[in-house]
Amino acid sequence: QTGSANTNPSDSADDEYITNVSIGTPAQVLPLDFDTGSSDLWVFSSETPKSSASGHVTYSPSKSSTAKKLSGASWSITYGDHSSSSGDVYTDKVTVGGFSVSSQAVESATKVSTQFVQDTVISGLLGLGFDVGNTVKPRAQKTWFSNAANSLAQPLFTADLKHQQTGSYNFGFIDTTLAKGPIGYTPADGSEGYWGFTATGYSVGGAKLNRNSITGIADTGTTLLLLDDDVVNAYYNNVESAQYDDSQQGVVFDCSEDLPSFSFGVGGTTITIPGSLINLTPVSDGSSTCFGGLQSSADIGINIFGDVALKAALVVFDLGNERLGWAQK
Ligand SMILES: CSC[C@H](NC(=O)[C@H](Cc1ccccc1)OC(=O)N1CCC(N)CC1)C(=O)N[C@@H](CC1CCCCC1)[C@@H](O)COc1ccncc1
Repeated sequence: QTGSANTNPSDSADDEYITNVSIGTPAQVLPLDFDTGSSDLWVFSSETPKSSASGHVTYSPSKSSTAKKLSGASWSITYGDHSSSSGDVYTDKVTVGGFSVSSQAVESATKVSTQFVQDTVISGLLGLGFDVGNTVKPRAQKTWFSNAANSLAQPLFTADLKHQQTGSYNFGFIDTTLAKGPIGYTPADGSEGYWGFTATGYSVGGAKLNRNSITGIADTGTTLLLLDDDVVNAYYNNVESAQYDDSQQGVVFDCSEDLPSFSFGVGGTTITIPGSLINLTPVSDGSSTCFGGLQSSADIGINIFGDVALKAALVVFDLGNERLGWAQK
């Protein structure tokens, strides 16, 4: 068995990727942000304060004949951007891309932080990280993919995110036609709940890869490519108008600049992010100053290959073999 779901960028800056998920009987369809950087499936619900839920699609367990309260269970999560949410837990049928898990922990939000209130394009997150990262207490719950893995043709999923186009999350199979190059595999470290891996080196503008390894995580829920300051500086030294903008909290440059590509080695292959994907978006509508898709990871303390990097590749999240596969697109 397999599943295949389309995913779409939330706005002109590809800030988030939205995938529709069916929950309950009859199906309640919610737009969720699939996040390999976390391990909770949580939703805006009938239990979310009305003022916070305004503008969001919500899940009502009372309207689902297959919903069951997981008594005594609660959850609470804080993300890298300091956004947060918390609440109680139901189990219900959850279908993604035609594949159903009959009893999935659906975490209902009784509290959401301001960022989520304002982010009306999503009604919650579907975590695709390792189960060890789940926040439900007293007993941690499994992710949708973890519950599905044993019934899928293969215990893996792929992410094919695109710039301003529809992409896909495929479950249980690899559609190699989505890639131009071979898939390079490297071990994945799930001990922290993330999909951790090590890139063997990097280069700017098509130069030969150096041997400076980069350890980080493959994270569909993070917009940017966040790396060490020395790598970020090595890149922007090639961008004449680049400067750090305090108000933007990042490096900005003239939108008219022709940005160099950024490449990294992984699993014996090289992934090259074209400069166009790093020229992310004007700092505000109509501005000729653009915000960089590559920024420093210093504040976070972990390197994150977010959507800017993932858009250049077909990425295989292979739970069965505890490995990550990257193929140039
Ligand atoms: C490097 S962790 C920062 C990262 N959140 C982002 O990437 C947000 C995503 C967003 C949110 C709302 C609107 C638009 C974009 O976007 C930005 O932060 N930016 C994009 C826009 C840009 N102008 C400024 C920078 C993050 O917490 N991800 C988590 C999932 C995320 C939570 C917020 C809702 C969307 C999903 C997750 O995978 C990683 O959790 C952790 C990482 C490291 N330790 C702890 C947690």
